[in-house]
Amino acid sequence: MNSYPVFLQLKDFRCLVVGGGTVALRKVKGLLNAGALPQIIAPKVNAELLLLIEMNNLIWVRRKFETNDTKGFQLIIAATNDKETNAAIRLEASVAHLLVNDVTDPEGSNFHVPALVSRPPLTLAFGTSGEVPYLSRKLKEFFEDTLHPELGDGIERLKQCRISIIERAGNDMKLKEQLISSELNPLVDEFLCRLMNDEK
Ligand SMILES: C[C@@]1(CC(=O)O)C2=NC(=C\c3[nH]c(c(CCC(=O)O)c3CC(=O)O)Cc3[nH]c(c(CC(=O)O)c3CCC(=O)O)/C=C3\N/C(=C\2)[C@@H](CCC(=O)O)[C@]3(C)CC(=O)O)/[C@H]1CCC(=O)O
Ligand SMILES: NC(=O)c1ccc[n+]([C@@H]2O[C@H](COP(=O)([O-])OP(=O)(O)OC[C@H]3O[C@@H](n4cnc5c(N)ncnc54)[C@H](O)[C@@H]3O)[C@@H](O)[C@H]2O)c1
Repeated sequence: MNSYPVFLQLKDFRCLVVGGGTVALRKVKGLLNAGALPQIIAPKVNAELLLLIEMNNLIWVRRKFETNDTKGFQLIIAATNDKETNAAIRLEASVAHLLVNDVTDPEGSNFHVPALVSRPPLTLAFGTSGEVPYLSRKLKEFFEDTLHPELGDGIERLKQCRISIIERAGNDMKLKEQLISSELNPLVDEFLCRLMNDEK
């Protein structure tokens, strides 16, 4: 089924990651990067995740998942290496209509995590509807290598131009369209010319 891609703003969102291995680590990193403070439930976590937990003062509940652990959370990631546990987490979360990602069951999840290329504030996200995650990763690596490393810096000029157009045009949509075409569009063209990293 087609998905509905969104960029979630997760500040103050209550997020839970169950599991403490490589995959859980990747998801915790992503959540932290988006401003969330995920709680972790796992009997063991790997060394890099432990470091992240300590550095960010995250809550780590050091035991296996138990019934009702998803209560009070809004977004759940089931990232254990035990499919049955992941399925139990998914079921509990689904009954409560929570956002849930089971890293071992794309079809049972109601969201998938894409592979990202970040040139703040610009983000490229790759997903294959859970069908070939390896391709998502390779696309990320390709664009990470291809896109100019400081591409995002040029966006500030575009943003200022947009603000100025909105201020001057007010509710005059015709004027807004004219200003976009005469002022914003040339800057966007310039931005697009700078897209590739030609310095290699
Ligand atoms: C993009 C990325 C983001 C991230 O995880 O942050 C991500 N997987 C990544 C890599 C990756 N994952 C796997 C491999 C090994 C090769 C292979 O098996 O194909 C590699 C490649 C590698 O690591 O090199 C195995 C795998 N993945 C899933 C299953 C379960 C299944 O398919 O049943 C299995 C089999 C597990 C098993 O064998 O037991 C499921 C999911 N993986 C997703 C995301 C979601 C769909 C994304 C999409 O639509 O494309 C989804 C549905 C759920 C989710 O996790 O959100 C991340 C790139 C990280 C980066 O940025 O570098
Ligand atoms: N979605 C993806 O991107 C992706 C990618 C690769 C692998 N996988 C799959 O994801 C799963 C996790 O992979 P990993 O490399 O992180 O595994 P891992 O073996 O490194 O870590 C598993 C973690 O789950 C914890 N755990 C086990 N049972 C638990 C329970 N009942 N309650 C709470 N925590 C529990 C363990 O303590 C450990 O911390 C595997 O099944 C793997 O095949 C998914």
